This record gives sequence, C-alpha cells and structure tokens, in this order.
Amino acid sequence: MEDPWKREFEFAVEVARKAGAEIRKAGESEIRVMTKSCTVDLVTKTDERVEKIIIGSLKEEFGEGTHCFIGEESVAKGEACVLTDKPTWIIDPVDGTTNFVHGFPFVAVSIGFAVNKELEFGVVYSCLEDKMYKAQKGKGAFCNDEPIQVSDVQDIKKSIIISEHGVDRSPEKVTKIFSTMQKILCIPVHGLRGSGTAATNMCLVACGAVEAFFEIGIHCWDIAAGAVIVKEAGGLLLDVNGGPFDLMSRRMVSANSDTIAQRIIKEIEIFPVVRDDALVQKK
Ligand SMILES: Nc1ncnc2c1ncn2[C@@H]1O[C@H](CO)[C@@H](O)[C@H]1OP(=O)(O)O
Ligand SMILES: [Mg+2]
Repeated sequence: MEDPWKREFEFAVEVARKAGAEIRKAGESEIRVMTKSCTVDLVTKTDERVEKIIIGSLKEEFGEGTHCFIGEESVAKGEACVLTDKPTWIIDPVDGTTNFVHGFPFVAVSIGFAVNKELEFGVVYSCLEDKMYKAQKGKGAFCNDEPIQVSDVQDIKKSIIISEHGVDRSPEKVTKIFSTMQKILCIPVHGLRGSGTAATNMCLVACGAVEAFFEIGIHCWDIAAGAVIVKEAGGLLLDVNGGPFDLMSRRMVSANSDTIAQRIIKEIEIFPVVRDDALVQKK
C-alpha cells in the first residue's frame, strides 16, 4: 500500500535532528532557567526557541491550514490541547528539561503525528546520545536505522521497570507514587530505573533494555511519539487500570508484553490527574 505520510515522516526525522543539534549547542553555554506550574517544573529559553523552530519548519513545509499543532510550550502559553481528526503534530521540544538544566545526559526531542486521532508515526531523538528512534504504523521500529524489538522476558522477577515521579510534590501523591514503586521493587524485580525523560523511557522499552515504563501525570507530548515506537517494536500500551490506552488521559503503561503489564497494573495506586484535553485554554 502507498505510504500517505512518508513526506511528513522523513521531514520529522530531519526536524528532530536539527532541533537536537540546537539543544546540544545551547547546553554548552549558560542555561537560563524559569519555572512553570511550580518551583520544580522547569523551562528554559531553549524549550521555547526549539519548539518555535520545529513548529515554524513544519508550518513552512506543510502549511498552517490543514495541519494542527500541539506543543508543550505552546500549550503552557494557552494554546488548545485537543486532538481532532485533522493531521496533528504532537511535540515536546525538550523532553527531560530538568536533565538538560543539570547536565544529566538524557534529553530528547519528541515528535508524534496523528490523523483521525490515531498515531501514524513517532520520532524520538535522544540528542546527547545521538540516537534517532523512529517508527511508522505497520513498518517496525528503528534506532539509528537498525530494527529494534522489545525484550522477551515474561517473568516480572527478571525485569527492570521504569517509572518517574513527576513535578507534583504534594505528600499524598508522592506517597502513592512511592508506595507503588515499593510494591513493585519488593516483588522483587531486578531493578527500578528512570532516565528523566518519558520519551527516552519508552524507547528503552522498545529496544528491550527494560520491560516496562508506567507513569501517571505525563502529557500527550511526552508519549505520543514513543507510543508508536513501543508498539512497532512489538510492545503494548494500556491505561493504568488495564483499560485501553488513551493519549490524552495522562496515564500510561507501556510494556514488552501483556503479562508484564498486568503484573504492574496490579500494584499501581491510581491518583487523579486533569486530562490534557480538559486543560482550560488561556486564549
Ligand atoms: N506533571 C508531570 N508529571 C509527570 N511527568 C511529567 C510531568 N510534567 C512533565 N513530565 C515529564 O515526565 C518526565 C520526567 O518525569 C519528563 O519526560 C517530563 O517532561 P518534560 O521534561 O518535557 O517536562
Ligand atoms: Mg516532556
């Protein structure tokens, strides 16, 4: 079958590479840090500039009328975060901003593309490692052009699981997050990890370095691209309650297999979050 989104996919890879080069360069000079929702929710001029570069390049190439854009920093400034049937780019210019600010070496550019609310392709460029992860629906997943596959480990006791703790430090939420982590750690699993970027975490599931990554609180731009990459590498995505994955719900389990996913889901203590598409628009 003809590939209707080939041009968009190839362009996304090039834009991600260009954005990653900008991030690397910016990391060499002083980084000016600002905050968003709270003192640990960081943003830099680089996040804003790189998002402008990405969206600007895409608009120039594909026009503004037919394509829609959901970008982390544009939403922070009040743009809509609603997925329609139109071709929609879902962008995190700097995933792992806290890592970027501290020089912790995992920072990714994440570009997902959905049509009719279904993800068609995803590109994650882990720019400090120079790893380009990409996948198109039905065409497999790749890292630097080599095919990648999820791990075949089915025994949770032989797994490594990733989770993160987000930016909400209210004691009730932190208690739930750590209680879940404690229960999983004590199954026991081989280890718990976290790279500090959701997009990279998903690529670690996709290439078989870990068996699963789950989180409550992530946003659509953190995981849109990674979702395609995990699926195309043979993995699966679920809601944290075991139901179907919903990109806008801010809840996700990505895993190499249903067995591993269900075992983790048994332990997850769910707490409420406001859906991405329920965020109040400021514009
Ligand atoms: N409120 C939140 N809760 C959980 N994860 C969040 C979050 N806000 C951002 N993240 C993302 O989760 C990972 C670390 O927890 C990063 O990918 C980070 O993306 P960011 O660096 O683009 O903000
Ligand atoms: Mg992010």
